[in-house]
Amino acid sequence: MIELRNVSKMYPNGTKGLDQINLSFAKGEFVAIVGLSGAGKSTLLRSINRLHDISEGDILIGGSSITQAKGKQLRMIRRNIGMIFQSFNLVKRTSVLRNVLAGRVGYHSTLRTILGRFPEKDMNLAFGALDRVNIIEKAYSRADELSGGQQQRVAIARVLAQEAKIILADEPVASLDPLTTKQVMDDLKKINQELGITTIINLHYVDLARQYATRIVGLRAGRVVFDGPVSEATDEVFAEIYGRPIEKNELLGEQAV
Ligand SMILES: Nc1ncnc2c1ncn2[C@@H]1O[C@H](COP(=O)(O)OP(=O)(O)OP(=O)(O)O)[C@@H](O)[C@H]1O
Repeated sequence: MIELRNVSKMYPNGTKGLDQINLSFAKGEFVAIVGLSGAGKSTLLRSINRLHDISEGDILIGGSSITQAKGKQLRMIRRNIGMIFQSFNLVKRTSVLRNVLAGRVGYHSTLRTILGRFPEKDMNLAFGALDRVNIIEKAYSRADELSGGQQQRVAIARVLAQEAKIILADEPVASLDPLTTKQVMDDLKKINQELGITTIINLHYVDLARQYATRIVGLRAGRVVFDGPVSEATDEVFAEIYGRPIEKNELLGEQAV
């Protein structure tokens, strides 16, 4: 469903973010991308939905090239891809419900969105999404009144309301404490299993990657240096990906609760 063919990304200052990446992700997979800071994890995720343009190669989503797509076709492809960020990216001063409804904007004219008129179907989707992540009672709270974990659940609900087929999550738990981290990861896993949403997630913690993902892709200096099932991602493999043994701060289990 997602295919990267010989993808390279050179930043304008000459830094190579990605170097000849070939990867494919099947529908319903839950894949963790791991690697040192600067290895290219964010660049990879942002290239998949074309927040970054790539310099070489092609990226296909459901058989259509997002690299070549323009205008309406690009919007149609992007509609299927939900993004989750470390910093939640909510509109803080507005309600949780409005934030979730923002997931529907790709389906409507700009005017309708500005006027804030959403059809009943959208309202149902938004409430259904909030229910699925267990924060329906917060629908009318202001987004910035919620805890970090709750805000990340709003971001997940927004992706659900969007009816995304793919979730790209860039360090989604990096700002959260260990307990909340587990709750958010459980939500992502549940959605993946119940709805079959293909999930690709950048993770700092090695033990989380092992616990939640079914497949691990290791990046180093913009290249894929490991791609395999979790069962093969041993400590030795991680040491190879990182170029050194795993450190305590890379294990969530080692962090004080
Ligand atoms: N806008 C940019 N301009 C120039 N170089 C960049 C830019 N963004 C990223 N890079 C460089 O590209 C490489 C890959 O960065 P990227 O952010 O994708 O890594 P990462 O694995 O996500 O790291 P982190 O975990 O720190 O976010 C790094 O060398 C980084 O310095």
